[in-house]
Amino acid sequence: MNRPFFIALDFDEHAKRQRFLESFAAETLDVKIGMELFYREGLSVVHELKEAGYRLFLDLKLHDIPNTVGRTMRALAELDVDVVNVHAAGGKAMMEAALEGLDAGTRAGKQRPKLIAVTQLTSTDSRMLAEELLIDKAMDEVVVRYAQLAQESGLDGVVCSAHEVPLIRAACSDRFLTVTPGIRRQVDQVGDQVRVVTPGEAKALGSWAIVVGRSITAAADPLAVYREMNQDWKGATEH
Ligand SMILES: O=C(O)c1cc(=O)[nH]c(=O)n1[C@@H]1O[C@H](COP(=O)(O)O)[C@@H](O)[C@H]1O
Repeated sequence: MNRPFFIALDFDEHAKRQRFLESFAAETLDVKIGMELFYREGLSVVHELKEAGYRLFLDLKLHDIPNTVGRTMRALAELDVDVVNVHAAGGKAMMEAALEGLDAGTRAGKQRPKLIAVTQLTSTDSRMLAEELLIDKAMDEVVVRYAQLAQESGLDGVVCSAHEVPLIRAACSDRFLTVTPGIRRQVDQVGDQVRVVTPGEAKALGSWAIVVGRSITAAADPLAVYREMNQDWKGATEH
């Protein structure tokens, strides 16, 4: 799977989501089904988008006791999506259980979905880390430690900000994947995101994949913005 550009399909209405995808009929898309879409449309949206041939990231960010996460991953494996995720904060035993569940649920002849762990959300800043979560280490240090823990647990990669990708690449194996949301063009509103970069910056920093939502989904001309951002992503030089 090379260098996905996942569009986050965070829509509050089935019709809006359908109209949006219809306007992209000429493009081969990678899409992300997040909590909003999944809790609204359920498994039917996964089946529909899978049958339509999209590369799928099912972003449900599991975070629970190891037994529950393992059994849930076993169920999710049957959906045959490309990427699923957990929160690294659930710890090593939980991540190992997630991987075991995913392995056990993957049907013969199918490829196991890639399993990645959210390190620190891209909406989290240093103040929140220290004052709300009571983590007294620097953001970079926390993210790299969580990435190492994910790697030790056998996971394929992490979700992080592109800012942290060079440090993760130095600390983890070459094959370890970095999926980076918090992507904006210079002209876009940042909104609730904190650790933000452009697609070109993400590529230059070494991100394996980017995740883009509102810059495209809330744009007046989503297709034009997608093409502009994809050009920036594909065209940038990796350092
Ligand atoms: O796991 C994710 O996809 C994720 C992790 C993270 O740290 N930050 C983050 O923004 N995301 C998701 O990426 C998408 C970003 O959307 P926009 O901020 O609209 O581009 C949303 O669907 C988030 O749920």
